[in-house]
Formats: sequence, C-alpha cells, structure tokens
Amino acid sequence: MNITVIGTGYVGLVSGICYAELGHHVVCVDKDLSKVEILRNGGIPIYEPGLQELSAKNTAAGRLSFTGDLRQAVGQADIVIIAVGTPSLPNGEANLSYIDQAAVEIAQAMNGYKIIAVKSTVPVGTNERVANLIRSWTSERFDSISLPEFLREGSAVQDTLHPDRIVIGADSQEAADTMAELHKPLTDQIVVTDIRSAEMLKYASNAFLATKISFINEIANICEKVGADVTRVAEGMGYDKRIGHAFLKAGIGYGGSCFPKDTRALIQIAGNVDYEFKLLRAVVEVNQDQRMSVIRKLETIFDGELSGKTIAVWGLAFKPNTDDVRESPAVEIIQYLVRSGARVKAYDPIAMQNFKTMHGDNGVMWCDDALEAATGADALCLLTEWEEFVRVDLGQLQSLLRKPILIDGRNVFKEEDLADTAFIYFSIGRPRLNQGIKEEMSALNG
Ligand SMILES: NC(=O)c1ccc[n+]([C@@H]2O[C@H](COP(=O)([O-])OP(=O)(O)OC[C@H]3O[C@@H](n4cnc5c(N)ncnc54)[C@H](O)[C@@H]3O)[C@@H](O)[C@H]2O)c1
Ligand SMILES: O=c1ccn([C@@H]2O[C@H](COP(=O)(O)OP(=O)(O)O[C@H]3O[C@H](CO)[C@@H](O)[C@H](O)[C@H]3O)[C@@H](O)[C@H]2O)c(=O)[nH]1
Repeated sequence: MNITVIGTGYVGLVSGICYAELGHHVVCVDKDLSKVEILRNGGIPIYEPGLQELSAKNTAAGRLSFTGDLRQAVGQADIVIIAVGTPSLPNGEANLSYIDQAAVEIAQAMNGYKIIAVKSTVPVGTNERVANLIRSWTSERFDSISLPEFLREGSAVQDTLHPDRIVIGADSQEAADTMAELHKPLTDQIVVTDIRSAEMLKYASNAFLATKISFINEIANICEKVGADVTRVAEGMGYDKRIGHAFLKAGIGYGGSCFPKDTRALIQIAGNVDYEFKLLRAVVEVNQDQRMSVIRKLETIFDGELSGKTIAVWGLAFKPNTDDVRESPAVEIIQYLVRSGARVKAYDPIAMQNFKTMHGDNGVMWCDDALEAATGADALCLLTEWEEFVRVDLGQLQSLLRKPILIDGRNVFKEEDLADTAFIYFSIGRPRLNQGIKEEMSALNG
C-alpha cells in the first residue's frame, strides 16, 4: 500500500514509521519544515524510545520518506491518514482548524479514489465534516474512515506494533475491509463499527482512564486522613479482574497532551447536546486539585511560608520516557512556587529544553543533574518517576539537602528504602510512611 500521513507529531510519526515497518510505502508530511528537515537528516523531533532506530531502518530500506509537499504526497497515496493536532479551544472544545485545513489541502491534491482516515482524536461528527469539506472541493471518489489512535507516549512504538485493539469506523464495507487487512499483522482484535461510534469510543476510553486516576487519587486523599495505604488498597482492588491493576497509581494527577484536553472536549461534546456530564466534570476538578497536594504538603511543613525557601523539583515531563511537558503537573506546581517567592531548582533528564521553550524561564534555576538540583535545597519534590530518580542513593541525597525533606508526588519510594534514612518524607495516600511529625518540623523550622 502507499500511505501518506499528514502531521509528524507523536501519532503521525510513530504510526507512519510503523506502517513502513509492516512493509508499506509511507510518506510523512508536515507543514513545519524544520521538523521535515530534522527527519530527513535522520533525526527525530520528539523523544520516543526506539523510534529513531525504526525510522533509520525503514528510510534505508526505501519505504519511508518525509516531505513538506502535501500535494505530491497525497497524489501518490492509496490511503491518506490525517494525524494533525486537535488542541483545546478556550472553552474546552476541540479546535478543528488544523483538521479543516488538512482536509482542504487533501481535497485540492486528489487525483483519483483514496481512503481518507482520521487518526486525530476528534468530536463525533468530525469525519462527516471532513468528508463534506472534501466533497465541496473535489468530485474525486473517496471513503472516510475513523481510525482513532490509542498509543501512549514513552511506549508509543510498542503500543503501535502490539496494540490492544484497532478500531475502524466506516460506512463502506470495502474500505473497512482494506483497513482491517492493513492492520491484521498487528492484532486479531479489530473492532469495525460505524464512524460516530469509533469517534466516541476514543473519548470514552480516555475519559474512563482519567476517571480511574481521579478515583484513586480521591481514595488516596481519604487514606491520608484515615491512616490507610493507597498503594495496598489499589493492589488489592486490582486483583479483581473486573477492576484490574492499570491506572490505579495515585499521584499528582494526570497531565499530557491527551487526558486533560480530551476530558474537557467530551464535557463540551455532551454539553452541545444538552447533556451535563457530571461525573467527568468532577474527574477534571479532582485532577486540578490533586496537583496542589504537593504544595499543601510543603505549606504544612513550612507553616504556610514558602517565600525564601529553596525547593528542588525533580521531573518536568508529564510522565517518564517522554520530553512532552504539555499540561504537565510540574508547570502549575513550579509556577505556584515561584509566585510564592520560593527559589526553584529544577532538573529533568530530557524535558528541560521543552519546558523552557513552552513556559519560559520563570526565574527557575535549571540544573545539570538531579543531585545538583537537590544540593542546598530546603525540600525536594519528585514530580515525574524517571528511573534515575527511583534509583538515587538516598543516603547521598539526604546529605546534600539543607533539610532532608522529600515530597514524593509519585509514591516511588518504599518503606524499606527509607528505613535507614532521616528523611522527613511525604507521599500520596500513604500516611504511615509520612515520616516527620510536627515536633521534628518545629525543630527544623526553629
Ligand atoms: N500524543 C499522543 O500521544 C496521542 C495519542 C493518541 C491520539 N492523539 C491525537 O492525535 C492527534 C495528533 O496529536 P500529536 O500529539 O501527534 O500532535 P502534534 O500537535 O504533536 O503534531 C501535529 C503535527 O501536525 C502538523 N500539521 C498540522 N497541520 C498540518 C497540515 N495541514 N499539513 C501538514 N502538517 C500539519 C503540525 O505541524 C504538527 O507537527 C491529536 O488529535 C491527539 O489528540 C495523540
Ligand atoms: O495510574 C496512573 C496512570 C497514569 N497516570 C498519569 O496519567 C497521565 C497519562 O498517562 P498515560 O495514559 O500513560 O499517557 P499518554 O501518553 O497521555 O496516553 C493516554 O492518552 C493517549 C492520547 O489520547 C492515548 O492514546 C493513550 O491510550 C492514553 O493512555 C500521566 O500524567 C500519568 O502520570 C497516573 O497518574 N496514574
């Protein structure tokens, strides 16, 4: 098959490279020519484990190429996949301007029958909108396919080559069969449905996972008050096959380019048909508040006074193994600390440059390694569970901090890790591990 993918963000790039890996001829198009340049030179504009090697292999095999020339790339395609961004508008609705623009550009480049698949996450009805737009520009035949993507950043290659399922929304049996054939080497679990159900299925999946996270975070908050351990609670719950272990890790809430925007968009999708999605509104509200749990703990420790304190921050990415800082909890936490007059020393193994580019310097002191950030700090907040943080020598860390205060926003340390240390340690929903009772704090503050 000749496949053209529009957009070389996470989804376009990873899926394009993986279709090439399956033996298809793939052209990835981006209007951002600086990305095309990086890709053509063998680079990858995002940090995603395993992607560079796969890209190099398939480019060398002559199956994969990158271009800014959408017209030519569409002209030679049997299947065109739209994978452009659908960011939030100020009211939470999905911004469809990139989708619309891509649709018009595809229409103008049509030179015969093609399948046009939308991989971007789009509100119900968007595939029809795309089809109508294309029809208004060209009389060439085409079939629309909704092809929602379920990859996770940080494990995107694995997720794409070994997906739990492929969802194909179609109103043409022939086009659905072609798409099923294309994805057959990846999984037997291919769900073929109508287009609107496929569009809804994507939002429902993300909203459900976000709900699990907010649920366990609320359980964690109650655990803190009643003396229970949320990690044991989640473990025990997870053995129930109807519940499962996944997405029950309590922490500082979900971030990233998908859950926050897609939960907001689904609330709007419901609102547009006069349905108030009360449960999802609460999920979003809980998530927003959860970010502040780190701040609340710091304020308790320092008697409400963060001004003049030096706070080390470990982790800026919204999760490990990615350089993505879009809607990362670290953004609001750092901004709050800076506003409160604290001096912030921050470190992330991969995401520091992205953070500076997107959110500016913020008066933060950027550090070259984790221990440099911790040195001389009055407290350390761990916000992303990067492996190098999990493996830190806690004895050495303790000796470098001015005060041995550790706020673990991701519950990475266990009781035995802390046993021989004098850390004043706070995590999420594990009050028995919260070392550092009020008297110790008074002594420290005094
Ligand atoms: N990031 C993820 O992990 C993920 C996973 C599943 C689904 N999604 C969904 O996939 C979509 C894309 O997400 P992303 O994170 O890959 O996006 P992104 O914003 O990182 O990248 C989109 C790319 O498309 C390019 N683009 C926009 N309009 C174009 C046009 N007309 N012609 C050529 N290129 C164009 C942009 O320059 C950009 O490089 C979104 O709807 C998102 O919700 C994302
Ligand atoms: O138990 C958990 C699991 C995740 N998270 C947080 O949730 C966010 C999202 O994590 P994850 O889902 O792993 O990352 P994404 O790359 O955003 O992937 C989600 O969003 C994508 C875009 O729609 C979908 O394709 C994926 O299926 C969906 O998992 C991160 O901030 C995590 O720290 C938790 O707090 N607790």
